[in-house]
Amino acid sequence: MGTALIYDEEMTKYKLLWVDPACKIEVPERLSVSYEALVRTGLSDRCVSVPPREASDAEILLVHSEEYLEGVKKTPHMTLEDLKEFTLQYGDVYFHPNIYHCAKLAAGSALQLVDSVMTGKVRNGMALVRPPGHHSMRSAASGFCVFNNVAIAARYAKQKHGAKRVLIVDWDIHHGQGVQYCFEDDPSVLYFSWHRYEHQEFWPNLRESDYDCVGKGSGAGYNINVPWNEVGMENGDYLSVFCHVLLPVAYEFCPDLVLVCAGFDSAIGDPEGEMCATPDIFAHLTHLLMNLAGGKLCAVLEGGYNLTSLAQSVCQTVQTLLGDPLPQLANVRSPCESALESLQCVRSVQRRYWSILKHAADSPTTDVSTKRIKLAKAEEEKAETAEEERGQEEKVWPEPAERLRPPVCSASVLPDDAACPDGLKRLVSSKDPEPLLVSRIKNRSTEDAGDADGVATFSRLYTLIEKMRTNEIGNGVALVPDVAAAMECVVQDLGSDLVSRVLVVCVGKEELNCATADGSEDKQEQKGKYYIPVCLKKGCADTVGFIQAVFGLLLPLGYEYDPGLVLLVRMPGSGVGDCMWQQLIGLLKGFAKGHTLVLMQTNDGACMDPTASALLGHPAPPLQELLTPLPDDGGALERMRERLQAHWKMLQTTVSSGN
Ligand SMILES: NCCCNCCCCCC(=O)CS
Ligand SMILES: [Zn+2]
Repeated sequence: MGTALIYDEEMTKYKLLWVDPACKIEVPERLSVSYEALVRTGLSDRCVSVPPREASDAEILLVHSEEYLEGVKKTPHMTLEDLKEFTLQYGDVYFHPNIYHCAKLAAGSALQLVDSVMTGKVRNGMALVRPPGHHSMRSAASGFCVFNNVAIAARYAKQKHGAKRVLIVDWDIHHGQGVQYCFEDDPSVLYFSWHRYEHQEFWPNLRESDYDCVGKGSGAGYNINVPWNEVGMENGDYLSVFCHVLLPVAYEFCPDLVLVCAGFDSAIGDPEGEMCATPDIFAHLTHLLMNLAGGKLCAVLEGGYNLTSLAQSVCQTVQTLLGDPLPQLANVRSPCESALESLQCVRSVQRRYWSILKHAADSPTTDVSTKRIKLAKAEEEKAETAEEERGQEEKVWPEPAERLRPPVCSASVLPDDAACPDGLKRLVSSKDPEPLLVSRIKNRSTEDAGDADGVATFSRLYTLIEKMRTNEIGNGVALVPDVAAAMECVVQDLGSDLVSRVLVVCVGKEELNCATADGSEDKQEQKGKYYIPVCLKKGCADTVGFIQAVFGLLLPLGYEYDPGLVLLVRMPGSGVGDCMWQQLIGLLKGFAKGHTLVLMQTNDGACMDPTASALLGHPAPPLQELLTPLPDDGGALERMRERLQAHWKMLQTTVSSGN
């Protein structure tokens, strides 16, 4: 299934008609440069073009009041003076004779997107719209927003398509207070937002944007605010919050639909956000949400005011929705102290609502005085930067790297009598393997692998890894007689001279000796750093433990390790279900530009089809809803994370005890 793209140049046909410094950044070019970038890169041609439509009164009234709608309806016929007058009743927003028309198209675009995804016409999609929506409230426009596009879409998805649980992820740099107010007492809509906050010093300066506002009544726990109390947040900060807060909760929530308030003022270069995350981060944020809700994801444009980073970020998002390989995120740095403080605060207040977080630490003891010192320091720094501001040079960042689809998406190495799943390209030994390789395989592996077809299998494995390195092949699966032997061979002979770092994910019970590439037994602490045995209660059927292990350990660590190849090994008798297995393959695509090699035992061929489906990029089926929190031993995982965070900074979820 494809990716929908909704855009109409009509939504560029309104602009600010008077002087207002707060609003001058919201220009029509935001939309046109984004769409033109999608055209220039050929991405728009690969999407299913879906036309926008005007939202009806009834649809707008799902969120807004009649008196508000009646007021906005009058704006097309207003004089300039009346428009100014009408605007004065709201904050940081402007009206124009054509903005009502565009606001109906913006909301209608979000609804078209929901229809396309919920009816299965497409898998996912993006709507390029203006005016944005997430600040507008029941009876008020705000922050360039007139109708709350995404809030209307969430209500619509429930009413028209029977969605029971809708997740809204708001990665715009502003707090979508309009969305929060709309759903704060509604447990069927989980709203997650991070936002520049600076201890309430940043717009919209609301007390209720802080981390302790978790929703009300039956909605308690279904509102998650992550305040950024400093500017300059980077990729590592964003990924930490996704891995340690949003994703575990999202998987526990198990939504039927994911809506994204896709604002890109959280990208580097944006005058509003003043953050430092690069446009390619949105490729990963999108990817990390794509295995929820069976892949049903609707991204709706909100903010984004640096025309360069906006266009790049839009392209990164759409390219991921299309299923292209993820870009390598080089040198992901550990989260900064301020981000860790926010992370710890959010996890500590949310833990009482989400069993996945129940082992989270208490809030940090930054007493008020510390915060006051911090604010005082921030004030004087701000004064300093004020004068240097005039000389403030433009932010620069590298153009995102090309993300080339390999000629072959998925390949297989199989015994001659095994059937090759649809869509996979079977690798056969083209020529005799190099004698050097044969000798290494012979003296390395067990006797059965040393015989003729063992050598053939290993030489095909070598070919497969070689073709992944050159990006001729994206990923692959091999059925081998002995996975343990094959794993050692790949890591020590094949992997090492083809890629510099191999992330080995071994699923199923097995005590592995973690000899390094050079064959030497690791020293004890090195072993501790690079060998992370995670034991799940009830084996691999333990969904809570699986989610905690994947999001609390594997993903953060993988982003920090930045491997050139991922080796996913399914030990015989692992007992891991197809669902989890497909989720794992889907999530691991985020590393090594999607170069994943799956090793399975020949007699484990039953799960070849789910494996092939995940390797080909089909969305993984949702994990079953976590109804009864299992007596999971999350404590063990938390203790392991605490031990490992000394080596792996991305595992941190609390401020360093030192400060
Ligand atoms: N009143 C002091 C000026 C502060 N600037 C306000 C700008 C609103 C931004 C809204 C936005 O970006 C939507 S995503
Ligand atoms: Zn914004």
